[in-house]
Amino acid sequence: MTAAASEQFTAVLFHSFGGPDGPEDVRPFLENVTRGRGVPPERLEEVVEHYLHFGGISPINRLNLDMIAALQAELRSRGTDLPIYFGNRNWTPFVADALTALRSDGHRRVLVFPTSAWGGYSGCRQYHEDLAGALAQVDGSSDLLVRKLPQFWDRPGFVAAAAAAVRRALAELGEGAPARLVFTAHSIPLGADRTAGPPEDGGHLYSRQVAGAAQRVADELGVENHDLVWQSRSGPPQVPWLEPDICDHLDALAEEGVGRVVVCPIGFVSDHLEVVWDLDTEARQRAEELGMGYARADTVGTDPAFLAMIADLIEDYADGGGDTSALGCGDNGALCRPGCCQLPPRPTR
Ligand SMILES: CC1=C(CCC(=O)O)c2cc3nc(cc4[nH]c(cc5[nH]c(cc1n2)c(C)c5CCC(=O)O)c(CCC(=O)O)c4C)C(CCC(=O)O)=C3C
Ligand SMILES: [Fe+2]
Repeated sequence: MTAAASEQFTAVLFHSFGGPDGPEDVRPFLENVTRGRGVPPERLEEVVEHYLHFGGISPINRLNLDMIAALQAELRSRGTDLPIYFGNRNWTPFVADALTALRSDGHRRVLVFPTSAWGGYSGCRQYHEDLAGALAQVDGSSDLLVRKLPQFWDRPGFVAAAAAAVRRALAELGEGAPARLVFTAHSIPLGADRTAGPPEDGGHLYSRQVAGAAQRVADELGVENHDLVWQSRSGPPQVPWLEPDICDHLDALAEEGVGRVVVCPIGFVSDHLEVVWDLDTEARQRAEELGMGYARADTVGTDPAFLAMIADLIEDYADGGGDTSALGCGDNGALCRPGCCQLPPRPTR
């Protein structure tokens, strides 16, 4: 084996959030997500109801499997035929099981594609922590090199796929008054946004990246004005989170006389539960009550431009090259930078 060949990564781990596959999974899944996170029981009960509304099945697992199949085909067509394994943070298949499987298949160097484009504790560091925790559970894992790929919020393929989705949503609204373009992403506590990113960069990495991605999509579309709002707020009521919320924002737009909106969930890569509940159910209903035209842009999902972006990223790092100092990149769960994306202290009541 040449030195170069020994540097090759031979497998990909598709690393996602996870979601329940049936009603009996809902509570244990939510316990995994919220363990130690101080989410009040009232909020959890609401979220249980959202899942049960869809039979206890989140679309996220099926959508991830669709993305994996399409990505595998894209890699194969390029002759970069790394097998893709699937592992989640909060539900089966778990990362530890994926690592066990790929190791027993003979892989020792693995590239990790996270389904989060962002920095911050929830969007980045928790994925690193999950990899570290999973490695600790896998027998013989000391011979594994598990390299997480960087945050991809600013990659042209991601931006192009989101822009194409907004174009389709505008077409769906049809002729008429101009529509306001509204981007949404998962809200996080203000404290977590303040500590997002390397400490020396002054924090707020998450909200800065989301704003940057929204700006890039709007620029690509030639749209002069757009709004950025937040969704799916959790946590205790006395803790401040990023605002405004999408539904409050629709109220404010109606006051302004805006008659039509296109909502682009730039914060998520697939139409999972927080998209189909918070946007397609709650926000859509609010828009209807306000007499407002409403179209929700697709998430990037299996858009060919997005899949090509993922494949490019994998090819950039597959031979051991690629920028390993890029934010989000780290080996075996190591943080991008010392003190990066620190978990802010939990509020005391
Ligand atoms: C930044 C961010 C992303 C984007 C980056 C990424 O994609 O990773 C994201 C994605 C997702 N969030 C998801 C689901 C949930 N998030 C929750 C709770 C929380 N999310 C947070 C942040 C984020 N979340 C935070 C700060 C909390 C509070 C608790 C804590 O501090 O950790 C809860 C608990 C109940 C609740 O309180 O809502 C659930 C069920 C699903 C899967 C949905 C499905 O099943 O289809 C996905 C993709
Ligand atoms: Fe980070």
